[in-house]
Amino acid sequence: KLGLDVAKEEDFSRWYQQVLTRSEMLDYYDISGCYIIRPWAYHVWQTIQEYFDVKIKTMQVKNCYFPMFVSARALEQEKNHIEGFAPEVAWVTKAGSSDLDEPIAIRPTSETVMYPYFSKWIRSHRDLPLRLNQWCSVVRWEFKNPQPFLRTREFLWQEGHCAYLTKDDADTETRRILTYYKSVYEHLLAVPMIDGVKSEKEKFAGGLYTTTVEGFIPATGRGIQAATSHNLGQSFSKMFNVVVEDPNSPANAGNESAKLNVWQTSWGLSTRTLGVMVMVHGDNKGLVMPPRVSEIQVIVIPTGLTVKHDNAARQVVYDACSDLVTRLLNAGIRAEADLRDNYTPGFKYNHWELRGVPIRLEIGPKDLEKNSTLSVRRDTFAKNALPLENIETTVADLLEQIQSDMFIKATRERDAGLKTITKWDDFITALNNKCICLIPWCNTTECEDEIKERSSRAELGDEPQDEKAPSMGAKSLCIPFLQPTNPPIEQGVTKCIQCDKHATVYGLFGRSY
Ligand SMILES: O=C(C[C@H]1NCCC[C@H]1O)Cn1cnc2c(c1=O)CCCC2
Ligand SMILES: [Mg+2]
Repeated sequence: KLGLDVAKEEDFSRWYQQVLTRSEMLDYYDISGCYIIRPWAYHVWQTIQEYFDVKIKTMQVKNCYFPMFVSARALEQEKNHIEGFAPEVAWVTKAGSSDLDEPIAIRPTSETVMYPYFSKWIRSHRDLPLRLNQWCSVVRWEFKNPQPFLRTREFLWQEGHCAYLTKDDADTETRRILTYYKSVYEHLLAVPMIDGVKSEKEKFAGGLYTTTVEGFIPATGRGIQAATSHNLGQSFSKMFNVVVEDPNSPANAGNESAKLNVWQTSWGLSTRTLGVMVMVHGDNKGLVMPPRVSEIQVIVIPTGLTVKHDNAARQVVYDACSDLVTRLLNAGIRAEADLRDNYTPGFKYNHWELRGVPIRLEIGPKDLEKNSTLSVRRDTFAKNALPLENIETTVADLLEQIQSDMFIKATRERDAGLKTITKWDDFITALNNKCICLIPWCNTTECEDEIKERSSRAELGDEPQDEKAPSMGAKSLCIPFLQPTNPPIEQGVTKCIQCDKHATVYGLFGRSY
């Protein structure tokens, strides 16, 4: 099919599915919740991998690979890590026609795979810090309705796992990783993020605290957890017996010195990144690719050729297209020419707009007479005749301009959906107007539960409802590091929006994925 036959604002989930399949980013698979990541999307993932790998290498993180299979014993080693998640774990129970003696789990995450070996390898404080990462896939047999890239039964990710001597080291590196996650989204994908700490209810149950970058999908008004970096504290090192002698404790009687459970972090970013990018930037012509991650940044298309032009004239134009591509490639710009002779220019324009290629350059006989090319930006459709002289610099600058304009536009749309609210009724209204909200909050779990309950549609009685408003209640997304100051929380004075106890923080709340 050529373009889309549904508008983003008309039926978002059908729009999303069509954009992904018709742009050839993804295809559906015959097992529910599983999808094929096609080259056009895979290039984005590889770009993210390369970028993030360089960042973590500045922290001396080493890449490695652990088996995907987890023994039942290892998996159940950490009770509360698993209890909430047990239904999501996929098990291998047979090989061929014979049953396995013991069922084997497929990793849903690798804490319980890795930490027995942390215990084996980390014997002395001199073995610290240990910083490992693996790029792999994990399986979680989710039962909520699957959503390509956002909620899939297998997904690609990286999971980092580190061990340190002190809490301070773990704190510092937990936050440093989060800055890298924020820059994957803001610098590469042109998507703004709010960074903060998860509530006690929403944090990773096994850990001390979870820091997070939270995105926003304006089309649905829902928040989305975009990546998390946890300070696990010492809970896993106690469970898996990862112990060193404390180098700072005075050796007491004999040469015994105090034992110290190491401080650990873990951090993850997945192919959910791709879904967020499509949802935020896509429009009714299809994908809009941020230039930094697009496999093709510039598509050159011959145009203006009619039956009046003989083969020689056509060849001149085709050669000019190829020459232009060569010049751009030599300048490090990912360019291609679409010289297919069985499609009209108009067909080609739609083809590449659907795929979100940032710049189209049209070249025809008239352009050549003026030694120029007509550029069309994918994000704004602005057209500009560009002199072929210095075209490399002009196009490079235009790509940068598009990258930055996309980020500015996405930030403006996110800010339009982000409300600072102090009254309960305004909170409900904002949620139903597809916004997420910063609200003064007492930061207690029971209040958080109340907020979710009271903001779910069932609870809203006869309030005028957008019939498509999701019935789900508002969850706490994070407690932003950057706290609103207008109005500021006055400790001991400002009231929690829900329970009238004293508010201690502004919480970011919203319906979410
Ligand atoms: O995966 C994490 C924590 C951590 N894992 C490593 C990367 C960072 C961070 O996500 C939390 N978690 C989520 N989901 C599941 C589990 C789980 O531990 C375990 C069982 C199946 C489902
Ligand atoms: Mg989950």
